[in-house]
Amino acid sequence: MPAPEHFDAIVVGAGQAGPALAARCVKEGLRVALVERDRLGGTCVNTGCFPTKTLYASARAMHLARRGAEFGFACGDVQVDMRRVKARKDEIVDAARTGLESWVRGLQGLEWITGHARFAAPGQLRVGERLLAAPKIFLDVGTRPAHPPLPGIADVATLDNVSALELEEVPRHLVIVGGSYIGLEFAQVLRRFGAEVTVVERSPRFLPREDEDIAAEIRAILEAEGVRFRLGAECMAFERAGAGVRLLLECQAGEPAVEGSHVLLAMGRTPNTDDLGLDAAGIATDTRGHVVVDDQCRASVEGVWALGDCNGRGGFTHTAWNDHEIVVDHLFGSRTRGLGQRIPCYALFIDPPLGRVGKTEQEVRADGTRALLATLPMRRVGRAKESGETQGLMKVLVDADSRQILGASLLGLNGDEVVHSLLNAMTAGVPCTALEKAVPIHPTVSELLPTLLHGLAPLASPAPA
Ligand SMILES: Cc1cc2nc3c(=O)[nH]c(=O)nc-3n(C[C@H](O)[C@H](O)[C@H](O)COP(=O)(O)OP(=O)(O)OC[C@H]3O[C@@H](n4cnc5c(N)ncnc54)[C@H](O)[C@@H]3O)c2cc1C
Ligand SMILES: NC(=O)c1ccc[n+]([C@@H]2O[C@H](COP(=O)([O-])OP(=O)(O)OC[C@H]3O[C@@H](n4cnc5c(N)ncnc54)[C@H](O)[C@@H]3O)[C@@H](O)[C@H]2O)c1
Repeated sequence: MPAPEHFDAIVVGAGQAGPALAARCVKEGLRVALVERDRLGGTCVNTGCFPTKTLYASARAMHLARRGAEFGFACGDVQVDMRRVKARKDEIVDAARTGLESWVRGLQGLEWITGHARFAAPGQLRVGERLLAAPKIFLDVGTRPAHPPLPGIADVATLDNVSALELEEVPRHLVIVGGSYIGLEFAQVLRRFGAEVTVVERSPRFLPREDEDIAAEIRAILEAEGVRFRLGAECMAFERAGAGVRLLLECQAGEPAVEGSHVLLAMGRTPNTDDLGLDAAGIATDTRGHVVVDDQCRASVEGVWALGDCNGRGGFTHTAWNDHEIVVDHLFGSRTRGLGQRIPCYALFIDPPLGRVGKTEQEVRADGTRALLATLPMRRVGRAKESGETQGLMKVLVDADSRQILGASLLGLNGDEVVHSLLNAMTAGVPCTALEKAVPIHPTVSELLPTLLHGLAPLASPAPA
């Protein structure tokens, strides 16, 4: 066993929380080791947000070009060139990672160590031949695509969010297992690139976390583009089928198998905690392998924190970033911030996107809160009509007594941006009546938020069938 090398802090994982936290620690005078086994930037930069949103942009541009006649131009048959799509993606991702690398290299007091870290004992991590020790250890190890051990899975070629980003040809028929964020974002993009796409989802209810009206509209948007769904169909096994793949399904209705040229697994995420040697340090995890943390991201052992996706409290880049802010606040700041203060928000980046904040209608109903509800179809929004993008609806819920905004689902043109007006009002704690006094810019989607709020009416009880 080599002698331990002592640092003031060790950060494991250079995803979304790790580098920023390491940078703050060195700014405060700490000597820090930042250990990353793969590429700086983690999932978001390399295999998540950045690359998928560049593909989204290519797919959206093609989609609009195909609608050229509606906008008054002709550009012939629009065909994807996947190599160029991928090259554009690689250029943007590489630039983001290179920028991060040069920033990290320039941080005085930080040593960037490439390798896999694993606990050897409490307060000590082994990285290759080295043994690192520190009184503060921050875990930002993220998640990876789940590859459940289903029969036949090892005998067929499967894609996941990492390998699908390397495609240089469009699959003839892509079968996607899992109809959640990853599945739906890839489904629309690959469909727009020209693939046949079938999504297999075991839940009989499409997007069960979202309200039924929102989920139904998303399904209609994707089906209108030719994405096919097999709901209530659990993928149980895989077989080779010629050059392609056959999935054997457990389902109440429809064919018990589906075949495609390629299969993409979007069946959830597995925390990267199983190869961290957590037992050697006595660090508790939950049944899914997430590190158990308190409101300040502290793990069950003194001197260890877990941030980002590996603590199971977020699942997004912005929540990982917020975890770092909370930890920084507790180490060097006012010690007033906590996970419990976070207002849930996210976007589902299909086109048009869904911007979500706070509670859904189904959650408000389950709480029994006396609430007001308003909805507005995007076809009544001037800017959406002018843009020829009238799919979707906006929906907001407000507390009937305090008029505080409880939540919103904005599915439609710029819904991922417009939702921030409501997030900001919720964060500031102002009632929705404050927004009604604003004079928004014309013509924008946001200018319809006061109109939406004017339509608030008591939430019908029970929910209409
Ligand atoms: C396809 C896809 C699209 C997404 N799109 C969005 C989006 O649009 N918006 C959004 O908010 N979120 C999105 N996400 C989620 C987002 O990418 C994650 O929430 C975010 O990256 C989490 O950051 P993190 O720091 O927790 O972990 P990660 O970014 O996963 O970083 C963890 C790092 O730890 C390293 N590591 C792991 N174990 C060890 C070890 N033992 N030793 C050394 N290093 C280790 C890994 O190599 C990795 O670099 C997407 C995810 C996917 C998969
Ligand atoms: N827009 C965004 O912010 C964004 C985009 C992509 C990914 N992400 C991140 O990635 C995570 C989502 O990853 P995901 O979509 O892989 O996971 P998920 O857990 O959200 O969904 C997995 C889906 O697969 C289905 N499934 C699982 N096993 C199945 C089987 N055998 N047969 C049929 N269906 C099956 C589940 O019912 C579920 O709907 C999010 O929690 C988020 O952290 C975020």
